[in-house]
Amino acid sequence: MTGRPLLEIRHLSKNFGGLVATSDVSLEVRPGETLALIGPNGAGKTTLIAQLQGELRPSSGAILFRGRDITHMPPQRRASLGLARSFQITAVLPDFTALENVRLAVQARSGHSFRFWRSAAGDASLDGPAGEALDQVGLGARRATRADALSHGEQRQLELAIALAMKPALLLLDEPMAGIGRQDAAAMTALLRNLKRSYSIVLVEHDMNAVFALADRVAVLVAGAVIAVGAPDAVRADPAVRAAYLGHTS
Ligand SMILES: Nc1ncnc2c1ncn2[C@@H]1O[C@H](COP(=O)(O)OP(=O)(O)OP(=O)(O)O)[C@@H](O)[C@H]1O
Repeated sequence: MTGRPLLEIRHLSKNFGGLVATSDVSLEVRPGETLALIGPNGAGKTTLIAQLQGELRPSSGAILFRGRDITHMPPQRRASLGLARSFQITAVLPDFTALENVRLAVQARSGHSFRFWRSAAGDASLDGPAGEALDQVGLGARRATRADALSHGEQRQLELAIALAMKPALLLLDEPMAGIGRQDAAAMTALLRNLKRSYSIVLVEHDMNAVFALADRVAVLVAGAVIAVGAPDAVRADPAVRAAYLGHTS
C-alpha cells in the first residue's frame, strides 16, 4: 500500500510512576486497514488506545493523525477530526431508545451539543443519519427499543452505531467481544467483517478467532513493547510471539 499512513504512532511511552505501561511503541495504520493489537493481560493495549483517543496523555512520543500532530489534543477535537473510540468508554443512556442514543452522537458530531438535552428527543432531521448508523449494525428494527431492554450483544451493536454516527475515518475498538456469548461474538465478527470494508480500524481483542478473521496486520504487545508486527499468519508463526503469548493458547 502506498501513500501517507492514516495514523502514525512514534516512540510512544506511558509511565504510571515506576511502571512502564507503553514502551517506545511505533506503529502505523494505513488507510483502509484493520490493525489488531493483541497481547497478554496488562500488556498495555488499553493504555495505548486511551492515548490514541486522548483520554491519557503520553509520557513521551507523538501521535499523528492524517499527518497532523494530535499528541496533546483533547478527545473531543480528535473525534471531530474523525477518530472515534467504541466500547469500554461509550455511555449508552439506558432509558433512551436506540435511536435517541445514536441521535445524541449525531448531534454532537454536527456541533449541536449545547442543545443536547432540549433537542435530544425532538429533532427529526437527525433521524436519517441516526437510523442509517443503526441499519449499518443491524439494529434498524430495534430503533424504538429502550437501550436497557436490548440484549448484551445488541448493546454492543448500539455502542458501535454510536461510534459510526460520528462518521469516523478511524475506529478504535476496545474489546468488542468482551462479555458476550459465543453466538453474539460470531455475529459481531460478521458485522465487523462487513464494516472493515468501509473503515480503517484499530482493534484490541482477546478473541483470537475474531482477530484472525478481521486483521490485515497484527501487532503483539508484551510488557508495553511491540515484539512483533505483520501479517496474521507471519505473526502466528513467529517463535517469539508463540513463546510470549500465543503459545499459551495452542
Ligand atoms: N491508571 C493507571 N494507573 C496505574 N497503572 C495503570 C493504570 N492503567 C493501567 N495501568 C497498568 O498499566 C499496565 C497496562 O495495562 P492495560 O490495561 O493497558 O493492559 P491491557 O493490555 O489492556 O490489559 P487487558 O488485556 O487485561 O485489558 C498494567 O500493568 C496496568 O496495571
